[in-house]
Amino acid sequence: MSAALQLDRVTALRGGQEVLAEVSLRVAPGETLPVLGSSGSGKTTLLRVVAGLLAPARGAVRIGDALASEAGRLVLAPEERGLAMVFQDLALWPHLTVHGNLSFGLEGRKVARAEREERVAAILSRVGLAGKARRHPGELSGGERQRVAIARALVLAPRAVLLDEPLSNLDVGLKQELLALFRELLHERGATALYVTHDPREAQALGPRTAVLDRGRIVHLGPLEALRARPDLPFARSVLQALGP
Ligand SMILES: Nc1ncnc2c1ncn2[C@@H]1O[C@H](COP(=O)(O)OP(=O)(O)OP(=O)(O)O)[C@@H](O)[C@H]1O
Repeated sequence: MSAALQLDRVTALRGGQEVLAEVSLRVAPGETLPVLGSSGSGKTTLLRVVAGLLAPARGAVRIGDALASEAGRLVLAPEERGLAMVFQDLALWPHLTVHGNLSFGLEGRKVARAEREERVAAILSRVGLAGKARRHPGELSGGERQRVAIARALVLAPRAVLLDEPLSNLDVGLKQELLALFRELLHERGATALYVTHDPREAQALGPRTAVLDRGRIVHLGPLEALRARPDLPFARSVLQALGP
């Protein structure tokens, strides 16, 4: 089966430095692939390359069967990629209601009003916010805003969702609850996702295999548990410590 997202030997530069080096990944349709890495390892850069906000210096990005980026060039502009993003700061539109935040992207895609209303109502009810459609983001709790952010991404039925540490600002209890909700939602909707995190436990909870990024290179692609056999690898120590016995 062809991959939903594919990176072939992608190298990317920031400020003249190589911050992604020869990154190759395939994400299957419906798979959530966690990308784990410490600060500065290149996680956000990887998402920017997939989103089409940055062209790779070398290599290629494919979305489904389409070539999206190649060396030095965006073949598809960001808005032509059919992707949705969830950011750490959520980037909700403060002047729009919850309903407005969700329907805005559907209007842009010329989805008819009746279908728009149906899709927005269905996902709001699924994330437990049916009663809060007329509120503005400033009138919601942090956890409710997170729910709006994932709902806004998924209501578009995107080709893939790119999530950039969406839960890193939350306390532990809320993080667990929302992580379970995100995982279920992505699964139910058959969404393909790249999920960036610096938390090994979060990565482990999201999918059976994780891509570990270290100084711009993929140094492991598989279950994190497999690292128990390689405690000698420098990056493995901190991962194993976080996972516990
Ligand atoms: N606009 C920029 N100009 C110059 N260097 C940059 C720029 N953006 C990122 N970098 C550098 O590229 C490297 C990778 O950054 P990136 O944001 O992808 O890392 P990250 O893994 O997402 O980190 P964090 O977890 O801290 O967000 C870092 O060394 C960073 O300093």
